[in-house]
Amino acid sequence: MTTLGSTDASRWVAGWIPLPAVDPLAGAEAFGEPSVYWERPLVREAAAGWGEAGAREATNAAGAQAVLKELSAPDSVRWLEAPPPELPGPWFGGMRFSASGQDAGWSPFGFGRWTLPETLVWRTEKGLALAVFAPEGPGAEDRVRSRLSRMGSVFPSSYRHPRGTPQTLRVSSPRPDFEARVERAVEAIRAGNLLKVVLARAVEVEAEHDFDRVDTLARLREQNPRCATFLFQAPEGTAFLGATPETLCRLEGRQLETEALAGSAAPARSGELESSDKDQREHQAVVRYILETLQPLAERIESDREPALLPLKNVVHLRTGIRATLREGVGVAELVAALQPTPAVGGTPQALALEFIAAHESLDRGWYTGPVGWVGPGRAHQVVALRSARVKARQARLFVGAGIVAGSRAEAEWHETEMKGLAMLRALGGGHV
Ligand SMILES: C=C(O[C@@H]1C=C(C(=O)O)C=C[C@H]1O)C(=O)O
Repeated sequence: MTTLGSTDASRWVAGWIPLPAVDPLAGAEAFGEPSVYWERPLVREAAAGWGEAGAREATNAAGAQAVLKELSAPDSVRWLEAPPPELPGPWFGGMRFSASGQDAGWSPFGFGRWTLPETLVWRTEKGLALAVFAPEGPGAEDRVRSRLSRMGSVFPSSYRHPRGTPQTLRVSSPRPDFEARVERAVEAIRAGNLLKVVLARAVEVEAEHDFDRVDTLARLREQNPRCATFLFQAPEGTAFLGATPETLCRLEGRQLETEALAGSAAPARSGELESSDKDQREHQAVVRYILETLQPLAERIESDREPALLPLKNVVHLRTGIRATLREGVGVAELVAALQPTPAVGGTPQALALEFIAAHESLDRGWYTGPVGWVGPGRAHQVVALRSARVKARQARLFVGAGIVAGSRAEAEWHETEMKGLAMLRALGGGHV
């Protein structure tokens, strides 16, 4: 059910049925770990996919743009009956933060990779729905019909609660290295034209037993209702998963929703966030960047007057909501190419910040801080992959970062990144963190 083979089909047959069930994740009981998962509990959006009826891979940014363009165009799927309304996806995937990296653990993910699941289950206003996709060809319609009734009849009607017992995790991430890099960044900001740079670090985690990634998803969505919980399997038994608070773009036709998310504090100190000069500067750099970037792409742009607090379990952020009506012909491919990486994960000025990251971060970010999510004809939701980990067997590599501006202190940035890592560590089953 979860084998991932590259299929290079370009047209698919699909059918769907309503499903008398409540939780797409519960399908894991019958079909095993999903190949893709997406959930935003606060808005009751959830989708789980199994298997792979189609795959698209990109080896660089231009290739990724071409894939996103293809996947957002109409007509690649022929529905046996009327297409379902409000279908998320049906393509799910993501791409790297930057072109190159040294970490072989990221190779199965490629630069960019998107999956069309064989089976997709998602929440609708009325309950769940199940769709089946098969490459166009002789017998495809029959295969779709028989799989629909077979999968529909065995789909569990229960809700998948977290249930694994906590296990001891060995966690390591050298603090002096990170703090030295923060100090180097503060020095570069003082000395030159760099205004802000986001520095990330990896946290190596080793468990006693293989991680139960379905259980991790169950915990992530429960503990982070305001975030988008996601999972993408890649070949060779590896997966990238997390729960991120940051939307890069949500598109319905020409209507775009995006946001600036930058500036962070511990929940107990959230009162200071709105008056903190450092956090406001960090935040406004992102707002300005998004507004300027959207200018040539949009007919109308509107943003919140001032940032509001976005309270998460272990950390509070400043958030400014931004909405726009896009010009004709601008879609998810153009938006991702233009917006990514925002200064919320790169810095300002962009070129200097990316240069600093490449020279000093000593980290292959892979898909962390890249855009991940779903895409389909005229609709898409791409989030920025924060608070996430690459997981294989009993090894996990977690990623956390923080924006460095003039006045940043290494010790405080260390603690900020520790807070940001807590949600993922707990979800991996670390009972003691
Ligand atoms: C880089 C991360 O987060 C980003 C940095 C933030 C900050 O520095 O205040 C806040 C939200 C994100 O844009 C991360 O979580 O790893």
